[in-house]
Amino acid sequence: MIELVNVHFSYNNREVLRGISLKINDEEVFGILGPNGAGKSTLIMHLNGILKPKMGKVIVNGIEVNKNPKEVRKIVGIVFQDPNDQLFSPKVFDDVAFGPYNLGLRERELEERVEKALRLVGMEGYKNRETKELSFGEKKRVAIATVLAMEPEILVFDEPFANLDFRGKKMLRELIEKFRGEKTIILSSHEAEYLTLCDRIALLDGGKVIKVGSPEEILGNADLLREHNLDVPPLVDLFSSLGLEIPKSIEEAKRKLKKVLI
Ligand SMILES: Nc1ncnc2c1ncn2[C@@H]1O[C@H](COP(=O)(O)OP(=O)(O)OP(=O)(O)O)[C@@H](O)[C@H]1O
Repeated sequence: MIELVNVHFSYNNREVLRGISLKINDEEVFGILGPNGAGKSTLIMHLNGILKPKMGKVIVNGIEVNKNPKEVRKIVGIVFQDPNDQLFSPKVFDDVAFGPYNLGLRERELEERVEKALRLVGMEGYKNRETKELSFGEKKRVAIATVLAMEPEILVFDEPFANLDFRGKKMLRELIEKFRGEKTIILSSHEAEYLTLCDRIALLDGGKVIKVGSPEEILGNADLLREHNLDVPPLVDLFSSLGLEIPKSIEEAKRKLKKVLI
């Protein structure tokens, strides 16, 4: 379980997290929704100690992050918004192998771990490619693989759908479904439509948690979203105006609509 207790954080004396308290349960798919500048990335960087709260604390599986960031980094894997912040080796293989190598894996075991992670993001066959030659979307997939290769219990994705094409978005949705019920998954986005697959969502704005609730309670509240400069996804708008539960995917939406229409 992740617990944030009254977390405050400032950059150069400008407070951007203003008393965040949140509990994220084990195996939950949890969304952090907020407009640009709300503090999503700043909050995420507190989950494994990259940033330290100026006040308050973050606790992961009972460990206070500040007191043992090394241990927490084995539990929490973060995929950054910009893959260029995550990739630093000349070859794809070395980037993906970096984490598991540091965990002590060698030779065949290490190779298998890298191959498995690349397969999960549909990048098998890229292991000998030069990282700098990849497209942005390809880099994003490799960045996801670098984190998957460490097999963390908690997966955190900062704006994961941005800059991915249809195939990339599909891969990511499938990945989330694969790990649903097995790992805790945290997704941040300023686009509500990507968070329909969450169990619960926290709406963040101005460095504060405005509301935590189900997709129906957060995404289905068009006035709340507009008030915080967020788009109301047309599908969500349609389903909530019909009083129906918000579908987690287009496929689910089609099945539900067929039932209503027949
Ligand atoms: N390194 C930094 N130095 C100073 N200010 C920063 C820094 N990083 C972020 N900020 C400021 O902190 C606030 C929160 O930024 P953050 O990146 O956490 O928001 P976000 O919700 O992730 O936004 P976005 O949707 O645009 O990615 C913003 O006002 C931003 O300008």
